[in-house]
Amino acid sequence: MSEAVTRTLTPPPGLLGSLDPLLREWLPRQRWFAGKGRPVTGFSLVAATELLPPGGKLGLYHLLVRAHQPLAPVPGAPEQPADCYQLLIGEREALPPRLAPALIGHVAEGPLAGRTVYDALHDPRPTELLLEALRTGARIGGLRFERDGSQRIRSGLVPRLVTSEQSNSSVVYGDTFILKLLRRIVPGVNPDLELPLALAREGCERVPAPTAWIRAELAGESYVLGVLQPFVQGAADGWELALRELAKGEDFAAAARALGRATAEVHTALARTLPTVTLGHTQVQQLVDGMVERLDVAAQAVPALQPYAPGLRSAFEALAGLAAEGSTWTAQRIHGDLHLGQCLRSPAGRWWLIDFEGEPSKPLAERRMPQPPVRDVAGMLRSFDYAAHSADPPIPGWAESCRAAYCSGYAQVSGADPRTDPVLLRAYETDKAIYEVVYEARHRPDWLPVPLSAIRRLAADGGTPTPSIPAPTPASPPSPRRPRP
Ligand SMILES: Nc1ncnc2c1ncn2[C@@H]1O[C@H](COP(=O)(O)OP(=O)(O)O)[C@@H](O)[C@H]1O
Ligand SMILES: O=P(O)(O)O[C@H]1O[C@H](CO)[C@@H](O[C@H]2O[C@H](CO)[C@@H](O)[C@H](O)[C@H]2O)[C@H](O)[C@H]1O
Repeated sequence: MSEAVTRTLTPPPGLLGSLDPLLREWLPRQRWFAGKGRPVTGFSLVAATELLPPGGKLGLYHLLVRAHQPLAPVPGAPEQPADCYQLLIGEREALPPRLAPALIGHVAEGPLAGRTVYDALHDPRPTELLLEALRTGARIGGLRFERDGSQRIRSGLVPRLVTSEQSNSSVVYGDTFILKLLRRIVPGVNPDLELPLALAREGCERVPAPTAWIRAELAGESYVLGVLQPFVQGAADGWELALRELAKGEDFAAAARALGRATAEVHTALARTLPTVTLGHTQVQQLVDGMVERLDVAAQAVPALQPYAPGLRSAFEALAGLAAEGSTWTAQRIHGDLHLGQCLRSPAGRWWLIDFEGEPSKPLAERRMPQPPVRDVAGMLRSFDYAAHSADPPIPGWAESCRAAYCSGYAQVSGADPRTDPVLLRAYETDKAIYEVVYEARHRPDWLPVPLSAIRRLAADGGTPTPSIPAPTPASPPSPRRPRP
């Protein structure tokens, strides 16, 4: 183990105070900042570790900080703890031009007065240090770098920061590994590590197997801070591929069918290796209550939803009605935020599923609960619809053919065609479209018409759920009560 990785220092007292005014400006501008729209009024330090990159001249601090953002108090509701973020802060006298995009600011006072601070993930030396720590299984202060001993990590791989829009931040090492550093961190078992590890144990080869990971033990709680996994070289994500085919006027049905098969492989492996439960009337009613509550909150936040609320609610009530009549469903661990951008296709045409974090805005306990696998299917169906809306001119029937192909691919592997349970599918598609309306209103208002057009369809569907997906072929006979995967 190299000395550079094992030596640590206690960060200077007053460090966070000196960074405070700069972080208040910089943090809310980051794509991964979860508290958009509310001012940051201060920070508190959860943990700080000073790291020593080889070569000197560079200060480096690993910080876990809570960003305080006052919420309008809700009578009777528990006070929300402030979000905790992982930051890797570098400090230098001045930044070379190549690091200009990483600038956080110039420190006016305190222990770093006169220094320039920046997001050190843009800088090769700090990120080399992280890989070396993972390779050697280092412990640095409260940081634990752990690895799967069966996978080899070569030293000296050249790092580069992934610059695409992300909920977290990732660094690729020599096109061999990718390290995802989680930005908003929460204590507990993180599904982004838990599920890929479980799938690797099960021999499922649709998900890159975690090679190493970073954890912190703080006040008796464990936090996952990052995961290193093999990099799928030359891959394009499903969203890019779908848009490419649309631009050429090409059909995407064969790819969608293969993606349906890949999804079902992951679901069946998860159902084999992790607990499944049967959802009866009470549990389904709770699910439905959650969906209705999310609709109500969303309609408050985005008034454009309000005219459709009764129709959308009917999708949820139909599901509760089936449960009241005695229908049951199997729930299991699922991906939880599946869409085309979470699927990678290698140049050899193989589909991989990534990013098992679930919907980052939901509490960890909720994200880890077994759920009907149709929830992931509904996420993908929404994604084909999103892609189709990006085509100019639109290609009639493109989304419908992808949606049908995806479901039939899924049925080939799992033995259950999601279309044979239209009430469940419509409820989950509706829930997802409502989530998307809120997401787009908050992050990309120009995109709001995309989920809103699905909202109009889903609200009007009434007794004929998901009419836009052709019925399954006789090869996978409809059987509303057949067991789900
Ligand atoms: N194993 C991998 N191989 C190749 N590229 C990957 C891999 N994992 C992630 N990526 C790339 O990094 C991007 C972000 O990864 P993701 O896990 O979705 O992060 P986030 O949770 O921040 O959205 C993906 O869209 C993909 O382009
Ligand atoms: O950042 P994440 O990948 O965790 O997911 C969030 O951002 C996604 C957009 O980047 C958003 O997905 C929505 O837009 C996609 C097209 O950009 C589309 O394929 C998805 O179907 C649609 O839901 C996702 O909802 C959000 O959680």
